[in-house]
Amino acid sequence: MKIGIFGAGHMGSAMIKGWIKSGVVAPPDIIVQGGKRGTARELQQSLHFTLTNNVADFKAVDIIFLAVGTPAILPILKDLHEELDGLTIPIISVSAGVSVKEMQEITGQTYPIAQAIPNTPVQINQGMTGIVYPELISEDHQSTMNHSLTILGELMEITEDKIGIFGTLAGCGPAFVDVFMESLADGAVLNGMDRDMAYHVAAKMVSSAANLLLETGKHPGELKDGVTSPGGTTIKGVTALEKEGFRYATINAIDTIMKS
Ligand SMILES: NC(=O)C1=CN([C@@H]2O[C@H](COP(=O)(O)OP(=O)(O)OC[C@H]3O[C@@H](n4cnc5c(N)ncnc54)[C@H](O)[C@@H]3O)[C@@H](O)[C@H]2O)C=CC1
Ligand SMILES: O=C(O)[C@@H]1CCC=N1
Repeated sequence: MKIGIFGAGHMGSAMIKGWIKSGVVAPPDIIVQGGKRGTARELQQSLHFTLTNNVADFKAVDIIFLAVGTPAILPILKDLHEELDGLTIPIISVSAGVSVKEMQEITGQTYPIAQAIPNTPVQINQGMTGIVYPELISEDHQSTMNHSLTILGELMEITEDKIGIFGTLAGCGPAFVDVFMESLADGAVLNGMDRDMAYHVAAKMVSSAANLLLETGKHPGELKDGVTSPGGTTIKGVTALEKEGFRYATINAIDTIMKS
C-alpha cells in the first residue's frame, strides 16, 4: 500500500512511525510533504520515507492523509483536488476542526473523503481512532481507508455529531493520562523512589489497570472496590483524591474542551 501524507508534525509523524513499525508499509511507499518548519526533512533522515514538494507525486498513492493544522486543511485540499484532476484517491483529514461536509464543498459529495481522529499511541500501533465516513462511499474506498488505519490500532466508526467528544476523550486524553502518570511518579520520588523506576512503575500500573477493565468488562467502580481493603491504605488515597475534587477536575477537563 502506498500512502501520501501532508504534515509530519506530532500527529503526522506518529502515523508514519506506526505504518513503518507495523512492517506492512515500506518506508519509501510513504510519500510525505512537510511544511516550513523542516520537521519532515529531519525525520526523513531516520525513517527513510519519500519526501516530496510536488503535489503531483500524490497521484501515485492509494490513500492521502491531511495531518496539518486546521487552518491549512481546506487550502491544501483545494490544491490537491485540482491536481488529482478526476482521480478519486481516498482522502482522510485528521483535523479535529474540519468536517466532512466542509471538505465536500471542495471535492463534491461523491468524493471518498473522511474525517478521522487518531491519537498519539498510533506510533506503537495501539491507537484509538474514530472515523466519520462520507454518506456515499464504495466498499473499495472504505476498505482502503480502514486498512490504512487499522494498521495503527483500533478503528471505530463515529457519527458526525459524536466526533467532537470522541476527539476530546481519545485524542486529548493521552495528555491527561501523561499528567496523571507524571504526578504519580512525582509522589513516588517525593517518597524516595528513583525517577526512572517511578515512571516505569506508574506507566505499567496504568496500562495494566486499563487492560484489566477491557478484559474483564467490569465496571471501573467494581475494580476500584477490589483494591480498597477495609481500613486499608488505598481508601485513604482515594479519600485524599476526592477531597481535592479529582473526579470533578477530570469531568471538567472534558467539559471545558467541549465548551471551547
Ligand atoms: N497531536 C495529536 O495528538 C492530534 C492531532 N490531531 C490533528 O492533527 C493535526 C496536526 O496536529 P499536530 O500534529 O499536533 O500539529 P503540529 O503543529 O505538530 O504539526 C502540523 C505540521 O503540519 C505542517 N504543515 C503546515 N502547513 C503545511 C503544508 N501546507 N503542507 C505540509 N505540511 C504542513 C507543519 O510544518 C507541522 O509540522 C491537527 O489538525 C490536529 O487537530 C488529531 C488528533 C490528535
Ligand atoms: O490539541 C489538539 O487540538 C489536538 C486535537 C486532539 C488532540 N490534539
